[in-house]
Amino acid sequence: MKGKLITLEGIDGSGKSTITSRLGSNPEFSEFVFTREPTTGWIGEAVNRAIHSDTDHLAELLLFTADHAEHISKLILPALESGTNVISDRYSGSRYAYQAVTLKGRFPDPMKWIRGIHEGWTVDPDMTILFDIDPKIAVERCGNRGAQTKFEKIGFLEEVRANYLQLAKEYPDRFVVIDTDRPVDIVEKDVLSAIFSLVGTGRE
Ligand SMILES: Nc1ncnc2c1ncn2[C@@H]1O[C@H](COP(=O)(O)OP(=O)(O)OP(=O)(O)O)[C@@H](O)[C@H]1O
Ligand SMILES: Cc1cn([C@H]2C[C@H](O)[C@@H](COP(=O)(O)O)O2)c(=O)[nH]c1=O
Repeated sequence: MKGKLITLEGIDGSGKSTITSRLGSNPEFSEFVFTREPTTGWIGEAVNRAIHSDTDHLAELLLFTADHAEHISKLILPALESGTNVISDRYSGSRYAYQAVTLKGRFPDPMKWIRGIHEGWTVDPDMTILFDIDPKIAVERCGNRGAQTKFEKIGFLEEVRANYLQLAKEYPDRFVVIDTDRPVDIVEKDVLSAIFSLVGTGRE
């Protein structure tokens, strides 16, 4: 039986890493593979150089997409085919939401164009958990933590959030939208119940 692919998406500071780290130390998830995009491989390192510089936005998208291709062939597909469930902190949804903003004006419909270059080879998630929050609160949280990328600006993240919500509307069967402007324990409870609704629990 194939494993399930669960992706965590949301704007910077929406709380994905906090919840991923809680899931990672939960024994119910000991058999899961945890991963992320950008990856920690050499293409992921190149992506990190791009997002910390004024790299051309199309070049940046193509780097992110190359990282995704490597991620799929080396980790995602082998894990799913061996029956292992995978949780990825960011995945293709990040490109559809973020680069559709950075590439505005470069293509008539940037999100459509970006989705087009993924067609035929990407693996769509079985479930995407969207960490939804007002960018003002997220940026304030990032401020406490220290801004990590050039994307952590309220106006930009408002557009990214709108793109995510558009995707969630388009794929209601796959997206679970969780309000993360609530205490971490409550957010975690909702995330666990979404994941268990897809994969069941080890206790059944
Ligand atoms: N529910 C919450 N309530 C209050 N603070 C939170 C909550 N969740 C996370 N935080 C804090 O907000 C900051 C950003 O959280 P986190 O790093 O988990 O976000 P993220 O979505 O992984 O961000 P990025 O995508 O930029 O890596 C951290 O300082 C974290 O401790
Ligand atoms: C995968 C991916 C990521 N991004 C952006 C989103 C964040 O600002 C950074 C990634 O760093 P983080 O540690 O997850 O905060 O890059 C993007 O614009 N497009 C993508 O495909």
